[in-house]
Amino acid sequence: MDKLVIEGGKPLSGTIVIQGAKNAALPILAASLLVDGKVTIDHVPRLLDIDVMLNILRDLGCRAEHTGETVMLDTSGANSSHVPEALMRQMRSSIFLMGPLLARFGEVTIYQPGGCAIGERKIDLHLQGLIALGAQIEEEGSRIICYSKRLRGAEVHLDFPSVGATENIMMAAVLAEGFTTISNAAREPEIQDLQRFLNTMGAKIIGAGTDTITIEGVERLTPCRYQVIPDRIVTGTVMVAAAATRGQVTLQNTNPAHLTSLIHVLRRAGVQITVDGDIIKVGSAIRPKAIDRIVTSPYPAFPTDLQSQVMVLLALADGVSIMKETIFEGRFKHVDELSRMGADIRVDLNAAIVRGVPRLYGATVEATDLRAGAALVIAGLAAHGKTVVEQVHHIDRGYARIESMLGRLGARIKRHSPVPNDSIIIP
Ligand SMILES: CC(=O)N[C@H]1[C@@H](OP(=O)(O)OP(=O)(O)OC[C@H]2O[C@@H](n3ccc(=O)[nH]c3=O)[C@H](O)[C@@H]2O)O[C@H](CO)[C@@H](O)[C@@H]1O
Ligand SMILES: C=C(OP(=O)(O)O)C(=O)O
Repeated sequence: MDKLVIEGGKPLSGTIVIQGAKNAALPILAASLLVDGKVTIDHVPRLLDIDVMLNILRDLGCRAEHTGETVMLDTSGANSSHVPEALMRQMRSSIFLMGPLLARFGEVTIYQPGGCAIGERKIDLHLQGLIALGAQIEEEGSRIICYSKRLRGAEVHLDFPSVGATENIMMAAVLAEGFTTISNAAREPEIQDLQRFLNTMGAKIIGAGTDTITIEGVERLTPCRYQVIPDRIVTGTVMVAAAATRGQVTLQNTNPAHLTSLIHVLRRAGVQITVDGDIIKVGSAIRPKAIDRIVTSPYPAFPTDLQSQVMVLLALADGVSIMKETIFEGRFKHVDELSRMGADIRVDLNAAIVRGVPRLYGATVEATDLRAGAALVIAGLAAHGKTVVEQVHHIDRGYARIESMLGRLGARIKRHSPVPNDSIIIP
């Protein structure tokens, strides 16, 4: 397993270009199955989760090439509606195949998806939405078989604005007969990106970005070329890293409008932020101020995917902060690891009480999930001494070579890969 070795204490400085959004690219790649033909998607980041999605599409009979940051997909050979369990278990986003495969083939067999252990992560809202569109569902252990000759538009109300359920239902409804309305829909920017992509192919969807999405079913879609939005969570991660190391960083290819809640939080902590078009500049020379209360909630509120990274800044702040996590019940696993680095954090149910300390110290820590891993990297950059972050594969799910990205900003960070057995020479 790869490790990251970080020599901390150096302020980040310089300019970087932000990668395309994982959470937009994954449903868009799955949605490509709704069209028969060649689709080109630009600005697709080179990540483990993207590799898994492309492998699933190949397994279903598609041709897929990822060159630079462009994916060329030919879905005309798709001949299977069965996603093997081993592939389903490699990531949560394998669930995005359910809606498009059902719409294309009238049936789909999938298994409970895998992914980071950050909570229970049921799929009941996805299934309820598809049932409302007329699908029948049989569950046997972890296997789920879903079928319907022709889906019909319906009114779908989500008990919670689930991002994935909103996207799966949108994708299933695009080729359904008649109108579908999703109320209490999630409003994340990645849902707007999915709407733009599907509409570019001829779908008729309005409302993404609000809590009511309406889809008028169409007979067929036509292939297109499309560019994915910038990754707001990677942008936020680098912004927090710049602030935690008291550096000066310019981020290009961002969408500041997607980061309003983070910008507000960082400014309250005393971080200087300027925004100019798609450029964000972050600078900080002083110790951050504590923030009495941050609560993670669905967009446009503060994102759960930035909770662990911001906690590192609060761990170094002057005063006591409270971070409340309302989306995932298991998303405080970084706390134990940060404590090993000298942080003073107490968890009480879904709230973390963070007493800022003047400095963190390097230690060997373990990335337990994607964003927890990113937080530990930020802590390592800000800490005194050497930090080793283990289980880097979690971080590789969402950051394209994080050590290269941060290295361009002057970070002293190196990846250590285990020596393959056959290259060890025994004297
Ligand atoms: C690929 C992608 O876009 N991933 C994002 C997506 O995940 P994901 O789409 O999985 O997140 P959801 O919005 O669905 O989940 C939010 C909450 O709803 C619960 N839930 C969800 C579905 C369901 O059928 N039943 C149910 O109970 C989940 O357990 C969780 O507690 O949104 C999350 C919340 O912003 C982000 O952290 C993830 O980075
Ligand atoms: C939780 C995340 O992703 P996923 O839903 O793919 O597990 C994330 O991106 O932080």
